[in-house]
Order: sequence, then C-alpha cells, then structure tokens
Amino acid sequence: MDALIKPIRPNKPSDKQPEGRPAELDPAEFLAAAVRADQPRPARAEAEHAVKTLLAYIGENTEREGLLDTPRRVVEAFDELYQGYHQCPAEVLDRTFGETAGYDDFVLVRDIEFTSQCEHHMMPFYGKAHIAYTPVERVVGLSKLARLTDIFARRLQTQEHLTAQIAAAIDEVLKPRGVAVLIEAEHTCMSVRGVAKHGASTFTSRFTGMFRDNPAEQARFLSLVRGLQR
Ligand SMILES: Nc1nc2c(ncn2[C@@H]2O[C@H](COP(=O)(O)OP(=O)(O)OP(=O)(O)O)[C@@H](O)[C@H]2O)c(=O)[nH]1
Ligand SMILES: [Zn+2]
Repeated sequence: MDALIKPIRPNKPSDKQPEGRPAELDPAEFLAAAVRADQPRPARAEAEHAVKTLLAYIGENTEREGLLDTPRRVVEAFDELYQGYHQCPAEVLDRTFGETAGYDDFVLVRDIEFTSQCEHHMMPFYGKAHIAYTPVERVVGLSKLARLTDIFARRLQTQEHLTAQIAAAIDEVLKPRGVAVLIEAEHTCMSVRGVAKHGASTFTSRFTGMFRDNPAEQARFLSLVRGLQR
C-alpha cells in the first residue's frame, strides 16, 4: 500500500463539504505513520534550546538548579505525548480473526480512555472514545481499537479530526458494514485558561455505512453507550 510509505502531513484543513456531507479524508492522511524515520527533523539539542527560550520568556532563571534538567524532561515528555506521529494506524488493524461463528452484529468497545493535545494551544484534552463497527467475516482484536485511538490521540488534534480519523481508518482497513465513533472529552484549554469553564464536555460523532444510513442502528449504538453507562 503506497500510503504506508509516503511521508504525510499530520492534519490539513478539510475541503468544503459538498451538500452537507463530510469531506472524505485522504487515506494517506490517516493510514500511515505521519513522520518517516528518515524525515529531517530538528536535533534534540535544538528542541531543548527552544524549551529554554520559553522558560526565559516567562521570566525564569534558566540556570537555577530546579530548571537545569527541565528542557530535557520536556522534550522527553513531548516524545511520549506525540509518539503517534511515528506509529502506523494501518499496521495496528492488520491482524484479524476469521473464526466468528457467523457473528453479524456490531462490536462495541466503550469507555476507551485517551489523552490528546489540542492543536490550537498544545494543551491536553482527555476523555473517552466509544467505537463500534460491524464486521464482514473477519474481526479485529478488541485492544487494537484502543491502540488505534492512542495513535491518533498522540498527535496534535482537534476532537473532530480525531473522531473522523479513527472512523476513517477502521473503514478503510477493515472495510466493515459500518463504523460508529463517539468521543466525549474535556479540553483544558477551555477549563484552566481562556474561558475557564470547568466540567464542560464536548461530544463528537462519526457514522459511516449502515450507521450513517440507518438511524435505528445509530440509536442502538447511542443507547448502548449512554444507557448502560456508569
Ligand atoms: N472545534 C474545536 N475547537 C477547539 C478544539 N480544541 C480547542 N478548540 C478551540 O479553538 C479555539 C481557538 O480560538 P482562537 O480565538 O483562535 O484562540 P484563543 O484566543 O486562544 O481562544 P479562547 O480559547 O476563546 O481564548 C477556541 O475556541 C478553543 O476552544 C477542538 O478540538 N475542536
Ligand atoms: Zn485548545
């Protein structure tokens, strides 16, 4: 698959939506690792220097003992928080199982916790993803839906884009009869700064195939997510 080896931009603004339908995501945008191992990037020392500049910007003494290792720690934290750029969503969904005894209903994994970083402020947003898909013959390991969520969450995101990318990757790789993704999250850029509204939740959803075409399936998904919750 060509898309797996091409370097790609992590996110690009979607095209205008024709007639209210969601613009299709480019598979190259969500199936591959976003950064290739051989892609030129600034050296670690440059990244650490940038952190030192920010410390000086807020008025800190960058030479005081407590801050000496901070640039290194921050860059290491970035490596962890943004590891999704180096991971390949298509690979995670690659392993499927065919012995399903003719199972033909949807499979729902609910309450997948995640933390992502908002692309506007680089501050965390966190919450739960609920993912359902209706398999055709083969099913994917349940943990892989959580792994897929983490790959996209560990990149700079908007919640809408995260939701759409998860659905699009499952659609493209597993080719199921439909996918439903619902994400609920709290954005710290809205709670600890700016408008400062603690506890506000944002919900986003994406339905494809039978979930998009059949309101009864959407309703059943939503009632399983909501009805049996907590
Ligand atoms: N649609 C969407 N907006 C987001 C997301 N994360 C953060 N935002 C919003 O991005 C917007 C950026 O707005 P700007 O006016 O450019 O930036 P700002 O001056 O920092 O905005 P305030 O947060 O209102 O102070 C804010 O309204 C955020 O709440 C997200 O996942 N999806
Ligand atoms: Zn933000």
